[in-house]
Amino acid sequence: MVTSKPINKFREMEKVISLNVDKVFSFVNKSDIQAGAALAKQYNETLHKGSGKGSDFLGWLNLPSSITDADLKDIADTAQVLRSKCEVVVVVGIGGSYLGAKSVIEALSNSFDWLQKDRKNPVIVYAGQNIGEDYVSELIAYLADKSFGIINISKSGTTTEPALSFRILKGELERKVGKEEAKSRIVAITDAARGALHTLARKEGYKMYVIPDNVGGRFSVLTPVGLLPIAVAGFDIQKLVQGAAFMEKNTAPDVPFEKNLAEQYAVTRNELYKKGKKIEILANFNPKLHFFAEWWKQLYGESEGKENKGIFNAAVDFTTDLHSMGQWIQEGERSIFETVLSVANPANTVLVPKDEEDLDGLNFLVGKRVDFVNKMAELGTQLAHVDGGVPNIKIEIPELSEYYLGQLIYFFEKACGISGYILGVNPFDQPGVEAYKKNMFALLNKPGFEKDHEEIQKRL
Ligand SMILES: O=P(O)(O)OC[C@H]1O[C@H](O)[C@H](O)[C@@H](O)[C@@H]1O
Repeated sequence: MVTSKPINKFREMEKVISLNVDKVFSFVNKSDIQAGAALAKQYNETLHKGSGKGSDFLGWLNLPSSITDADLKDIADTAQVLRSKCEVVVVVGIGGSYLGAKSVIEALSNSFDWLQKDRKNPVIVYAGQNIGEDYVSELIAYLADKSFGIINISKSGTTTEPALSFRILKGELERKVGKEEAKSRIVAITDAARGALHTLARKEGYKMYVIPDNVGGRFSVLTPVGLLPIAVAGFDIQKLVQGAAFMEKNTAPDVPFEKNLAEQYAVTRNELYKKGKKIEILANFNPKLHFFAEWWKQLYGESEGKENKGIFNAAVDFTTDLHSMGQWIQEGERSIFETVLSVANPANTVLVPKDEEDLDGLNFLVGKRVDFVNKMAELGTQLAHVDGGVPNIKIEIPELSEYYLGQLIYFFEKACGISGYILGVNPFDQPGVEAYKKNMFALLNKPGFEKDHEEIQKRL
């Protein structure tokens, strides 16, 4: 028999995400991790004192505890305006200006969200995260008979991809509903004082939210950058912030290393890196976490990949990718370690049904939950990969809810700051991403790049 019913809700505030590093000890000495503990503590303190590299970008550290009820209410009110007017809301942004929102929305949404009829919440779609002409053309076609609005997000306000998409979508919206109505369906989230988006939003009179100067894009999910789209999608941003605030408190420097998950994760991955494990693969066994891994990849990749150093961040969806990358992970070059994101309790129950003929041979599972099979796949994979020379870190989330995602977000952010300092880099800048932009502007002959244009032409 197949059933699908919500499981008993436990009192979520009593639970906490967990970290288990037992399966790295055949690859790194416990004593090395213990030795690293003091360093992690020191760098955690450095973060809080603001005495390390990139210290003008530490606004994210106290975001959860400093967001006020009034801030949250203002965001919820704006979300309500968009929810009441729009069947579809387009979130325009790239990198840190869309990944946080998308990661949370995908983790909490029905897997077939966009196919649901009688919707309570607008459909959220994304733009400005690529320059695909077909993508934007097909988006315009999709929006043609929908009432839609736009949240335009750019910290710098000058990023080409979202600016281009916004210009096109703004035109479509104005043509459809008129300039005045369009203004009430567009929200801008950008820098406090600079940037083209700021100027445009002021001139047009869009509702505007400011991304604090001291919060970098990839650390901005707990500002309106993430919170507004998440609220528009119908999720509880107060719980998300509460979860993050819990983790803010529980990863503070005064929390001993033995209980401080951020310090433990930061040390463990750096010890593995020193042992030649140059690639960290974030593996989930729940497809809803695919975009959480995308957010994580930017967080760690942009924070640590510099000065010719840094772990390469990769991600896989299991068991899907066990049937593609599983071979490489099991037997390829031994330069990897795996961090598994495991969800303890799915929201629904489906039991394996009985089949009289049993031609597929699955009757031995009758009455078992599908999640039981998934958990055995997870355990079997963990053991196989450790046997194959892949150290394993496990992070368990009690369930996919706003509260635990809030915990997880802050945990990864805090660990990232500490980890970057252990590695010896400034985790809060991203000088390398300018190189492609400079070439693109030179190739496009953007005003101000005339000389570069001439130079780059010679190389073609
Ligand atoms: O929010 P924006 O200023 O538009 O930036 C969007 C993204 O693009 C930049 O190139 C940076 O590498 C990212 O850190 C940033 O999140």
